[in-house]
Amino acid sequence: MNRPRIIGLTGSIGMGKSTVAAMFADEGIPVFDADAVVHELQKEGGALVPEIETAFPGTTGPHGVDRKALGAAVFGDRDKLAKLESIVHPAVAKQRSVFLRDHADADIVLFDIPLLFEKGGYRGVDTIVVVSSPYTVQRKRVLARPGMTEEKFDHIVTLQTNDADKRARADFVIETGQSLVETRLNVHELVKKLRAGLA
Ligand SMILES: CC(C)(COP(=O)(O)OP(=O)(O)OC[C@H]1O[C@@H](n2cnc3c(N)ncnc32)[C@H](O)[C@@H]1O)[C@@H](O)C(=O)NCCC(=O)NCCS
Ligand SMILES: Nc1ncnc2c1ncn2[C@@H]1O[C@H](COP(=O)(O)OP(=O)(O)OP(=O)(O)O)[C@@H](O)[C@H]1O
Repeated sequence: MNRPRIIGLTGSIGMGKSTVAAMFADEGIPVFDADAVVHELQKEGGALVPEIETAFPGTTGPHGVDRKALGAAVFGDRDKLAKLESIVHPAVAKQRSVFLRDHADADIVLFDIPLLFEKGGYRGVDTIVVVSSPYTVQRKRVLARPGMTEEKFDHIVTLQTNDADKRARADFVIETGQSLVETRLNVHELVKKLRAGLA
């Protein structure tokens, strides 16, 4: 049975995954956004809220998971982070299967997976695209986010496969240290190649 070619999109914190995934969507490619699914599962009434409250008491409330509180509980404690991942990742995998079934007729689909290398998701995709910018650009972008600190940024970087490894393992690298216009053009060219079977 034919199935879509699966592109796995990844990149380290703040490298521009969400931005570039939206560019692929603009090219007409269905996008599975792992992060958005996590948000959905954690929001008010979300399927994982009770289990997260049991594992991390006090981190949920009337509006679902308080991500700031949960982040403070797990970033910095590898066991707790692993516990949270064991709750969240199987639920995300289930949603990914549903997405694939719903888009069985597409020629290409894209999975936006922040932890593609770290959690083995690369094995389930056909082509790997990594978004990457110089470290100084990445750091500046992330530190501009509300609530982000140098300490938190440095810690999250240590939890993730480093950028050089990601680039080395990529089939294609989309540079995001340049202007959004240039990046969009590069995405357009890549999609053209993929659709023509040239890549
Ligand atoms: C701990 C949570 C609530 C914090 O949420 P918050 O909105 O404050 O931060 P955000 O999700 O934007 O993450 C900040 C950065 O940390 C990275 N990050 C998140 N979870 C992890 C993880 N398990 N391992 C490494 N990096 C991670 C993100 O990719 C991002 O670059 C949230 O990150 C979460 O539920 N994480 C566990 C699920 C997960 O692994 N998500 C990422 C892949 S789907
Ligand atoms: N050429 C570019 N390509 C991508 N993003 C860019 C570019 N230039 C500037 N940016 C900005 O950089 C930021 C990248 O954030 P984005 O949320 O896309 O990253 P992310 O990799 O999904 O982050 P996280 O891992 O933390 O979820 C956005 O604010 C985006 O507008």
